[in-house]
Amino acid sequence: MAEWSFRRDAIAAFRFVRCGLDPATGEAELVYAFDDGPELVERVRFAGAPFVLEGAKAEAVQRALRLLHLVAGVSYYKAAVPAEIRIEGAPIDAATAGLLTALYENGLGEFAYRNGLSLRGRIAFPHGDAPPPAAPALGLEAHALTAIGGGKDSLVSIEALRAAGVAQTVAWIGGSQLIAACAARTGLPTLNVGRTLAPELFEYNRQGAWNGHIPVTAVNSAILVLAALLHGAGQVVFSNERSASYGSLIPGSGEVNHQWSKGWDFERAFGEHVAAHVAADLQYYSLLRPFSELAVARQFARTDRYDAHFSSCNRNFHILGERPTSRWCGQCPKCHFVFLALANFMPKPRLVAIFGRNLLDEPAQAPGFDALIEYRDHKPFECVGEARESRAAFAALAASPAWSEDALVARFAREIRPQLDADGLALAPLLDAGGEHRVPPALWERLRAAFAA
Ligand SMILES: CC(=O)N[C@H]1[C@@H](OP(=O)(O)OP(=O)(O)OC[C@H]2O[C@@H](n3ccc(=O)[nH]c3=O)[C@H](O)[C@@H]2O)O[C@H](CO)[C@@H](O)[C@@H]1O[C@H](C)C(=O)N[C@@H](C)C(=O)N[C@@H](CCC(=O)O)C(=O)O
Ligand SMILES: Nc1ncnc2c1ncn2[C@@H]1O[C@H](COP(=O)(O)OP(=O)(O)OP(=O)(O)O)[C@@H](O)[C@H]1O
Repeated sequence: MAEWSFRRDAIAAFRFVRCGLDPATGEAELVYAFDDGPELVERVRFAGAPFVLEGAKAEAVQRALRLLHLVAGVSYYKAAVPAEIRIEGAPIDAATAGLLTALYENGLGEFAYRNGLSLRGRIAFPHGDAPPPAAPALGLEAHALTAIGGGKDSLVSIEALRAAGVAQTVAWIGGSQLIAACAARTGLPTLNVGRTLAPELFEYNRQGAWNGHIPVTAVNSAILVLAALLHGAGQVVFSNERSASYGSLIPGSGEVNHQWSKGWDFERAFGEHVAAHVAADLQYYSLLRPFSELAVARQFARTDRYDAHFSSCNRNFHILGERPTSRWCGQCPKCHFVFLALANFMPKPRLVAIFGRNLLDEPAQAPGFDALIEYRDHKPFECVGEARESRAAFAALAASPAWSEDALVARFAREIRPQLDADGLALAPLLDAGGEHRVPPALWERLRAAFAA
């Protein structure tokens, strides 16, 4: 047989081959392939093995594993985006196929835009006619598995849950030392899940695979749903704020959301699916959904417990390549936005000590901050607040004696503010809680009080 080689445009089908979990070791394997090419095996390692899986719990674990297999396939599917998707083994149902189509189409929105591809209407998950199984309640514990990402958002959630008396374990995926240090700093029980992508993906990338952003929060969510079942925890808590539901407005292309799987549409669809078809008493929600990025920044600033440990700069989280020597690169959109947001709520010396520099007094950084306020550029493809939040943050700093003379704040006041509608620059309304969310009602009341000024 001739040796198979990856030729992106010659590939006809992406195959979901099989998935399995060994309860003795806690290792799951997720297997994919293109056409009759080699198997691509992603491995996810759940600490705490051996797991005793029997009866309804064993069935729920199988359903969660299958969901993870289908969700995590997005990393590999994107390499060739072939016309056909094949699911081997038992067919999936129409509801699951609908969830996956929405995830792949929207979660690969930035990928498609940057590569000049049109994926809408092209992605079809085949499904059978049988209705999806209704999930039973498993008697899971009132215990939260709280995702921790090393940045300010999850630390705000962790402290809010602690204050509300919710028992929790902080959980993260991957080998980041920075996240491990933040997790240790919480003083709470921790759970680290190992994840290794199929090595062939990197080889395919070298051979010209399509590449770009994937909805990684969806993958992390599916992993933690499975982890919660294995450990008997009844809640999986993320820290995706209201602002994550809004994308970048691209002239001619409409809205493209880098963080689609952090948005409300994904949270609602995925959370409802898990409760209906995986385990009826497993709650998946984002604690910060009712809050803006600015409201979260204000809450974060209320404690300095994590100042020497946290970072929101994504350059810390590459799988390949060099790690930065400093926790904050000081040049990327996340560094820009977090500095701008926190400047409104922290004493200046504290913020400058965290970053090691004052980004708002560096004239060369003007284009980066301009993109945040959608001035001469679109909002960056990154996890940053809405442009109106950044504009209001700048306007408030322009009125602050501590910041008003810094180069970029003075430039905003002089050149940009006169072109903006003054009514849209108020900070206070952006700090209000509101909008749809899935936070359990009793917790929501306590949370709203804690976030109030
Ligand atoms: C750390 C980072 O930002 N990575 C993005 C970057 O990837 P890069 O090639 O520079 O390096 P690696 O992260 O090491 O990835 C190597 C290759 O592996 C592919 N890959 C990685 C993880 C995965 O789950 N699946 C994969 O297929 C990746 O495509 C590389 O080829 O640029 C990539 C292309 O734009 C991004 O896809 C990488 O983003 C990671 C998936 C990632 O974990 N990023 C988070 C820090 C992130 O962006 N979080 C979002 C949440 C967005 C969401 O919708 O969930 C956020 O903070 O806004
Ligand atoms: N490696 C990871 N493992 C588990 N969850 C993660 C991981 N990385 C990010 N998350 C979770 O994904 C969500 C979005 O991540 P995001 O980077 O926005 O949050 P963060 O790191 O807490 O804060 P910041 O926005 O300041 O970076 C958060 O709930 C975060 O906990």
